[in-house]
Amino acid sequence: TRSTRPQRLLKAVQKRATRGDPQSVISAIDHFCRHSEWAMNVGDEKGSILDSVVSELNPEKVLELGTYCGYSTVRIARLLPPGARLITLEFNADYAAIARQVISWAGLEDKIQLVEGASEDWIPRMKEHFGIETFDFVFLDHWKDRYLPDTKLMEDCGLLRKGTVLLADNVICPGVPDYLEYVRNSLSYKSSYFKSHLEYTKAEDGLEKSVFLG
Ligand SMILES: O=C(NC/C=C/[C@H]1O[C@@H](n2cnc(C(F)(F)F)c2)[C@H](O)[C@@H]1O)c1cc([N+](=O)[O-])cc(O)c1O
Ligand SMILES: [Mg+2]
Repeated sequence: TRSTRPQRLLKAVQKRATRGDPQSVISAIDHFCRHSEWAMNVGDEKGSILDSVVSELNPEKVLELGTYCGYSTVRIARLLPPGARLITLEFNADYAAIARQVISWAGLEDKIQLVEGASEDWIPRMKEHFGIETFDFVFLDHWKDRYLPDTKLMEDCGLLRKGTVLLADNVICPGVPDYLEYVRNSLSYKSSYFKSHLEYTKAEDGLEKSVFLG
């Protein structure tokens, strides 16, 4: 039977990228998505903004919601200091299987823990299951109708501290209006918009950076 797009993306990584070289994995995926098949990775333009936010923050504890093929997982993990940890949640087992191989090809498995399941099941278990007190950085790139409920769930579970940074993808396209309204009007967040473009296209999109004020 016909292969899936994530399978073809992985093949492109294994063909073009060098094992243990995260930058070559990132470049191979961007090349595949520009020249072969579009895929919903954060991409190189928004990815550079993601890089600058992570580099400035130097987070020790990172949560990513929505692994997909592991593109942003690799982007973030390659910048983390030794000893820092990234937990990434993925609901789809097929995507998770591809992401594990992409992460392994980049040689970043020691910094990353990929967890399969639903956010509403795993967010309440972060403390007892992973020994996490609070997260320093959260990247939201999963189902757009889950950004707001999962943010409220992280608040309720005490996983955010004064200064925790939330960075949300796709706040224009496909858009997350309820989430944007919340973080921009809540007294618990200082929010700012980074205008960019939808990955590999000329359409407008952007990232919203929201600092939890406690
Ligand atoms: O729909 C988009 N993204 C949805 C992304 C969804 C991904 O997040 C996973 N997930 C679901 N729940 C969890 C968790 F964490 F809760 F367990 C993880 C899903 O299985 C999927 O791999 C999208 C669409 C466009 N677009 O242009 O249409 C562009 C983009 O950048 C996008 O991110
Ligand atoms: Mg996205």
